[in-house]
This record gives sequence, structure tokens and C-alpha cells, in this order.
Amino acid sequence: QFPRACVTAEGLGSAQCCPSPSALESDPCGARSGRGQCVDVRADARAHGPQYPYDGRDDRERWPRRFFTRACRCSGNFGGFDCGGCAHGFTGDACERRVPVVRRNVMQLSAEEKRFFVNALDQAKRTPHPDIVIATRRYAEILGPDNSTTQFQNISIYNLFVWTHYYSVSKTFLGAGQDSFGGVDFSHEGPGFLTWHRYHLLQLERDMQDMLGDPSFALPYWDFAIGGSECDICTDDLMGARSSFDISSISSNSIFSRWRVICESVEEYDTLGTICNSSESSPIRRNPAGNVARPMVQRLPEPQDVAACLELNAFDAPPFYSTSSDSFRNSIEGYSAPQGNYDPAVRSLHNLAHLFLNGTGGQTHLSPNDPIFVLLHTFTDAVFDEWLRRHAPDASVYPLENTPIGHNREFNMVPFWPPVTNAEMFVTAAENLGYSYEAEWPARPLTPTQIVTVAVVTALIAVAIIFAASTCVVRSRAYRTEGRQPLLGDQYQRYDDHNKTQSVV
Ligand SMILES: O=C1C=c2cc(C(=O)O)[nH]c2=CC1=O
Ligand SMILES: [Cu+2]
Repeated sequence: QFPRACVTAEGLGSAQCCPSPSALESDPCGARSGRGQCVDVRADARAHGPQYPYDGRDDRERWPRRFFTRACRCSGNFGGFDCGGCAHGFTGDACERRVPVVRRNVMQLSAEEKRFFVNALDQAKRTPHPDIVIATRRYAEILGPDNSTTQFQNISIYNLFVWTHYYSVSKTFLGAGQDSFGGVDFSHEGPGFLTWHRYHLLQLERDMQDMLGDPSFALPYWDFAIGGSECDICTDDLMGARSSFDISSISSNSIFSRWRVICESVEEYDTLGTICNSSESSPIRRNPAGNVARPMVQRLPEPQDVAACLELNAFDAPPFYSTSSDSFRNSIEGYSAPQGNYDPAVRSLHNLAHLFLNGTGGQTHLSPNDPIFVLLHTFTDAVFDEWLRRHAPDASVYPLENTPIGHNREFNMVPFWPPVTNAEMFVTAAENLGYSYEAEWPARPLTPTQIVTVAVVTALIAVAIIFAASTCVVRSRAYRTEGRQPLLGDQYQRYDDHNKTQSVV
């Protein structure tokens, strides 16, 4: 995905993408107005993990230098591919104003707010992106048969969101007649899972703010850690109820029943080496809790699963992959248990929520076609942000190298433009990215030390109460005064204040 202004034959030939902001005449990156500079793109060249065994076979290696080696780097609060806009969380002509973007629980929105959000998503599905176009061929074929008509297409704002996820998970084409290589994933099964999806959401949120002309527009989230087998957001006033005529379709009362998916022709992409384009095909398939062949994906994650994964101290752990244990990232992604142990049979938290949808939303190359994906991932990002707040990791906690290709700290996340690294997203959202969550978290489970402390204190209090009570009983027996007939067999200590003597009565 690149700006339309850059993907001319000359632009690709120069490998430079430094457009002038639309409001400024021939002023690349707004340099003369101090908004930014056209600079060389630095690309991570550090070692990556053994999962991807090739070199020079995939356009996504050292992203984005296969396509462009120079880009705008914006100063201060300026942002965008030409520095004509503002960084996330800022607005105004000089990007001088902070704008509060608060992501709320979708179930707590008013009926009006729910209607607004559903309509905004549908408008994004239908509105062509004003600036960005998508490649429909690999770089080797990007100039087309006549060697001058570059192979890019317009795409809607929401379908761009779907396309970027598909492009990040697509296989490496190895040539006609050869199987494409599927052991590569630039946005899952590694430390970059959380940072990649964070930027993925930020880009959609920003595109929708621009589309709506409202810089404070915020994506809501779906707290999917509610257990049970009910999809509480699968109602016609939200993401669409189940059709009464087909358990795997969306009710015709929901606008989402009229959506059509993109990126479905994987067979073609893998055998011909083409890339998903913006043509739409079939309806969204969704059958929550309906996968009877896999009972474990018929229930949603539990609140305590979120509490447990937030307690994991390590952000990630070698081999920084879907097989890692004691990794917060692998637990929230859902390849290891919420308590941290890796088990190939486990699917928890984010992965379980995807698989629970049992349809379009559970197929990695298609999943964002189901708009529930947005709400599922804003919640996943909210848990990520809560972990960052609680553990306050240093930037060096994010692995520098030897992670699966695309997941190193300084790797520019594929296929975003302008280039943005995993490191730039490994920060708390409110202080650095201009948005926050309105969320409550399950009570933190007590640590073993806290459990022992509570037990000792409780025991001490109990002893003190028993001691006080027994002393009280003794005292009350000794000093019980007139006004009460002694019971047969009662023995009292009488203390004669006057003569200072004590006797038994
Ligand atoms: O869209 C996705 C679908 C997924 C399925 C799994 C799984 O664990 O089998 N994980 C997924 C992640 C996705 O993003
Ligand atoms: Cu995903």
C-alpha cells in the first residue's frame, strides 16, 4: 500500500516517495514550512529466526526498500506520508491541539452511538481511500506487460484495512509450478503481533476520523473475555445477529449482511503469484460457537484468563514464536495458556475469540472482512496497553533480533506506509499515541507472597479476637453486677473495692 502520488513509473523508478502536502506547491514533505524532510529509509537488517529460510525471494524482506528507499520523516506533531497531516492525537493547522480519543466498551454505547458506529463502518466500506492504492502484483511485475502501467488499484478505506492484514500473512511465491511458502507471517506468531495490530487499528481509526471530519472519533472494543457461548455483540443493532434462515449467515436486518469479502482467491495468489485486489466476492460467513468438531472453540475466554496473562512478567520469550512459554505476547495472542505454559492444543484469548466466530473471522487471510475483527483487536490492544502500564517495560524489553522475519524491534511493519517500526508502537497509548481506553480490569490475583501475608495477618487477627473474647468472658463473669439473678452453679470473683479484698461467691 502506497500513496497514489508515488506509484507512477517515474516514482517507482526513482524509489523516492516524498510527495508535497496537497496544500503546498512543490514542497516535498513540507520541508520549506518545517513540516518534515525527505530522508533515506532505514530498514532492519539484523538476523531473523529460522522460520523463513530464503533470502531475496519476498518483496517484504527489509520492508519497504524493495519499492522505495526514500520517504518523508515528519517533525514535531506533523504526520502523514507527506507530513501534510498531524501525528496521532494532534489536530489543528499547526497540529498544536491535542484531541482526546477514548475507546469505549461497545456494549456501553447508547443506541445512538451504536447506530453511528455501525453506519461509520459501512461508510468506510464504501468510501474509496483518498490517497492510498494497493499493489495487485509483486514488484517483479509491477510495471505491467507494457512496462509502464503500474499495477495498483484504488480500494475503499475498510477494504484497505482487510488488504493490509492479508498482505502481511500471505505466502511467499516461489515461482510458477512451485508451492508457495506458508511458514511466514509478518503480523502473527511473534513479538510484532501486538505492535502490528496496534498500528493496523490506528491507521483505520485515523482514516475514519478523516472520512468523518471528526479527529476525536474512536473505535470501540468488544470485551470478549466473558465466557459462555453467547456472542453478545452479534445483534442487529451492532455487528449483526444470526440469520434465521442460515446459521452461518448474518441476519438481513444488519447492514453487514450486504458486505462482500475481498482476498478470497488464495488458490490463484499462491499458484500465479498475483496479489489480492479490491474486487469483492461472497458474503461474510459467521456461526459463533458453532464449530461442533472443536468443542474448545465453542466457548469464549474467561475474565480470569485476562487477569492471568496480565500477571506474566516477560513480554516475550525465546524462540519469540507461537511456541514460546511464559510470554505475555504468546498468551494474549492465544497460542499458549493464559498462565503462560505452551501447549500445541491450546487456543486461548485472541485466537480463541477468532475461532469462536467459526467463519470468515477465523481464517487469517480473510478475518478482517468480518467487522467484529475491529472490536476483537481493540480489546486485545487494550489488554496490551494495560500490560504496558502495569509492567512499564524499557524499550529494550522488545527483542532486537532473532525473531521471526518482520518481528524484530526496528523492522518496518509490513505493509504500512510511511514506514513505522515495531518499536514505535511499544509505548503506552495515552502518553504517546493520543488514545486511551475506558476499561475496568478483573481484580489482580494475589501473588504467593500476598497469599501468605494475608493468611498470617488473618490468623493473628483471629487469635487476637479469641484472646479478647476469652478475657472479656472471664471479666464479665467476675464483674457482672446486681440486677441479674446468678444462675445455679455460677461462680463469681467478687472484688471489694473498699477493702481491696477478693472473695469467691
Ligand atoms: O484471523 C485470524 C485467525 C486465526 C486463527 C488462529 C488459530 O489460532 O488457529 N489464529 C488466528 C489469528 C487471526 O488473526
Ligand atoms: Cu490478525
